[in-house]
Parts: sequence; C-alpha cells; structure tokens
Amino acid sequence: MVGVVIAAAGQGKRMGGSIKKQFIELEGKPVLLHTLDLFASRTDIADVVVVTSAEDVAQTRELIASYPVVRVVAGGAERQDSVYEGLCALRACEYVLIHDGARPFVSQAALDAVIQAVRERGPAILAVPVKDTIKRADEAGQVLDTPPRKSLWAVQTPQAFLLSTILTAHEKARSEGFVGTDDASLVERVGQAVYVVEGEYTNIKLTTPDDLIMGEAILRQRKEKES
Ligand SMILES: Nc1ccn([C@@H]2O[C@H](COP(=O)(O)OP(=O)(O)OP(=O)(O)O)[C@@H](O)[C@H]2O)c(=O)n1
Ligand SMILES: C[C@](O)(CO)[C@H](O)COP(=O)(O)O
Repeated sequence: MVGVVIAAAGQGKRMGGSIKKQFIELEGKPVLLHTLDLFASRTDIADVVVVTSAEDVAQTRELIASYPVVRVVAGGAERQDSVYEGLCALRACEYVLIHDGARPFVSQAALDAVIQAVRERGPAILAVPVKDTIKRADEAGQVLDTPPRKSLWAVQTPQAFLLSTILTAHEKARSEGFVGTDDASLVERVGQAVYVVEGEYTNIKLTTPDDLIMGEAILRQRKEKES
C-alpha cells in the first residue's frame, strides 16, 4: 500500500502575512485541507501523516478531525527534518508519496502517473519542462554557462519512493549533515536512479503572494469546467 507524508511545517516567510500559508483559506477552505482532499478519496492510500510545526499540532489535529486515516506529527527546522519525522511516523506502507502541504492543485492523473512510475521503474518525481532559458552565474553575477534547456526540469511534488529506500537515504544525509532542497536529491547522492514523470504547470507551490492569485484562478477554472 501507499503512504503519504505531507510537509506542512514551514513558516511561510516568503508569503508573509499573519496566517501561515498552509492555513490560508482559498474559496473558504484552508490550503492544507485542499491538499489533503487530493489524497483522502483515493483507495490506494493507506496512511497519511501531516507534519506541522510543534506549535500548530493541536490546531491541525482539530482541523483534520474528520479525516479518518490522517495523523499529525511535529516537524523540524528544515523541510528535510520535517519529512524525516513524517517518514518515521508512517505505518506499514511499501511506498510513500512525499508532498508539500503548500501544493494543493496536483491532479489525480498526475498522482496515478507517479504511483505507476514508482511501482514500475523506481524513485519517481513529478516535474515540468523549464520554460525559460536558465543560466548559471557566479557570486559577482557573471554568467558561467547556459545549460541546454531540453535537459532541464522544474521539480514538483509528490515524489514517490519505496519507504525503505527513502528512509535509508534520509538517514545517510542526516548522519553526514547534508541538506537537500528535495527528497529525490538524497536518493540521487547515493547513486540510485530517479525518474522524472511529466506533470502539469498548474501544480504550483504557494510560495509568494502572487501564487495565491494564480491559485484562485486555477480553482475558478476547475469549477467552470465542472459546471
Ligand atoms: N521546516 C519545514 C520547512 C518547510 N516545510 C514544508 O515544505 C513545503 C515547501 O516549503 P516552502 O515553500 O519553502 O515553505 P516554507 O518553508 O513555509 O516557506 P518559506 O521558505 O517562505 O518560509 C511547505 O509545504 C512547507 O510547509 C516543512 O514541512 N518543514
Ligand atoms: C520539494 C520542492 O517543492 C520541489 O520543488 C522544493 O524544492 C521545496 O523547496 P523550498 O526551498 O522549500 O521552497
């Protein structure tokens, strides 16, 4: 069966404002519940662990009281620490999807695709082709090079792994003091192949206030399609 870790223990510094972004309401519902609803209706998901800051655990438990398979644990200072706490709290799952609480728009088709990929190929991550030209530059702003765009992907979540694989990779990174900006990078650094699954540009992470405007537009467009 598949378990899910939802990382929602961030402070939302880039979003600003007095309410952390996972608790901001979009169309009258907190972002975290939009995210949870994507997984709650799936029969292939056996366990869901939401990771929040220690100070938000009680509030989050109240918020998710009506979700039967969802539990809440406290996270850590870095996203990687929070994910690790979530992984340790999972119960009897062969595979795990690691997802950002602040990514409430991933489609069911994308979830199907990433689950199929991890079962058939191994570690799998949703990503979209980069639209802009990307340059590397040094600290003085001088351009170093222009990597060929066709090899570049903007990485999203969920990222899918065998639970044993990602736990081992996290433990190794922790013991060596390595902090990555996603979970797949911890698996890559132990030399294991990771596969990209093409996702959708609408699977945005709510990071800055502009993303809330985009998020409302995505929800509006989906509602219009349904009616
Ligand atoms: N210590 C942390 C930091 C981040 N996250 C989660 O990881 C996801 C992606 O992180 P990001 O967008 O960077 O969220 P924040 O850390 O909240 O944002 P910021 O960096 O602007 O403070 C979010 O769902 C966030 O809640 C987490 O669980 N634990
Ligand atoms: C995991 C992630 O969402 C993939 O895009 C991203 O790397 C999280 O990064 P952030 O630094 O927490 O925004």
